[in-house]
Amino acid sequence: MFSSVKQFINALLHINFEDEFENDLNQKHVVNFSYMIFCVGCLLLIAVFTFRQMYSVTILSSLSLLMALVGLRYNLIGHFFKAQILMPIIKIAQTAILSLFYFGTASGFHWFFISVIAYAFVVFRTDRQAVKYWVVGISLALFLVCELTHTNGLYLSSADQELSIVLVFFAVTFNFAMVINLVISRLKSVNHHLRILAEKDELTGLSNRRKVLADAVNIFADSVINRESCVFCIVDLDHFKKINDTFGHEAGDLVLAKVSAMMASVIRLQDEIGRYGGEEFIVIMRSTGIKEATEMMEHMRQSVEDMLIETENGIVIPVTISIGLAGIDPSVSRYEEILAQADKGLYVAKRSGRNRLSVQSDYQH
Ligand SMILES: Nc1nc2c(ncn2[C@@H]2O[C@H](COP(=O)(O)OP(=O)(O)OP(=O)(O)O)[C@@H](O)[C@H]2O)c(=O)[nH]1
Repeated sequence: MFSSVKQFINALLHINFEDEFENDLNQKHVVNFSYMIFCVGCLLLIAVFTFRQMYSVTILSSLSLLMALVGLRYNLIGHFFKAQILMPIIKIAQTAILSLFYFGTASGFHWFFISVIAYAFVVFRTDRQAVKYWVVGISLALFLVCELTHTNGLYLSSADQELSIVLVFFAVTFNFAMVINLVISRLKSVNHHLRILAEKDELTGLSNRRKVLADAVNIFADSVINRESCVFCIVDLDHFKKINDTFGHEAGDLVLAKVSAMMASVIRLQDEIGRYGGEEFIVIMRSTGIKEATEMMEHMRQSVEDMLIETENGIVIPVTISIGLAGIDPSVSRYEEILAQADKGLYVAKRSGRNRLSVQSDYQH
């Protein structure tokens, strides 16, 4: 129940925001949220004061609601600055009129000026400093006026004013909690996105060197601790320089992307693959013996050999790979030693004519 409400609110906050990682999305969400919460507040005021037959509050709240809907629409259609600036204008006007004339300063309603100040600090960043200080200055001045003067409201008795203080306290606290929650959850998603970017190779979409080597350290450590077998492979495209020289660098990139996609599609979920450098890749197979790994890598080699990679001009580029494999050994204490063995295997595979596999286990005991 709670999660579906959260999902609904999230969907509302994200309306029309397609680029998840735009710089100023945080502000747009806060603006969207502020309008929505403001509309709910206006609807409550309209309901309560219509019921109490205090129609001037109803009219004021209806006008505020109407303007808030205009602001919300500005935010949705991309007129962000208009949307940003309209919000504090409506809220300052409404809070001032309600506090000073209708509810009385003892109602505590003027504490909503503090949420306007918080809004200004979140929404107006460095490029809108002047607007920010105007909004903060006016809100602060009006807040102080309300704090220092004692006007009796037209509509609220002192009992009503006491109730109003409690309601305003909860509303302002809720406002702050939601905005903080909103900003934190967005920071989390941006962090996650940045981490993925930092670990991904742009051309092939595979893990980059840093990520695959970090995986190598972890998988090696897990395998040693759990006394499980594990195989490291280095894969290298054959005569790739010739492909570049013959078909052009762009065609070379296409081959790298296509071969990477093929290799990623033939490994299992538990395996890791990443681009080690230029046309070299690492495959790490946890909980796998050398026999099973050899069969899988032979399948990968065959799949790449069978590929039909066609350039824009319809020319088919033949491509093959050579693979060096090495399994974990009880005498090995560092993953680099297994990688060095796999590299040795690759060298042997290349020297023996390419488009083949070579297993190495020549560890120094
Ligand atoms: N198109 C393209 N080429 C790249 C990229 N990274 C490295 N290369 C090229 O890959 C080629 C690698 O050539 P070599 O190391 O001589 O290896 P090879 O031609 O594959 O020969 P063998 O490995 O011995 O079969 C170089 O010409 C690099 O310029 C890339 O991202 N895109």
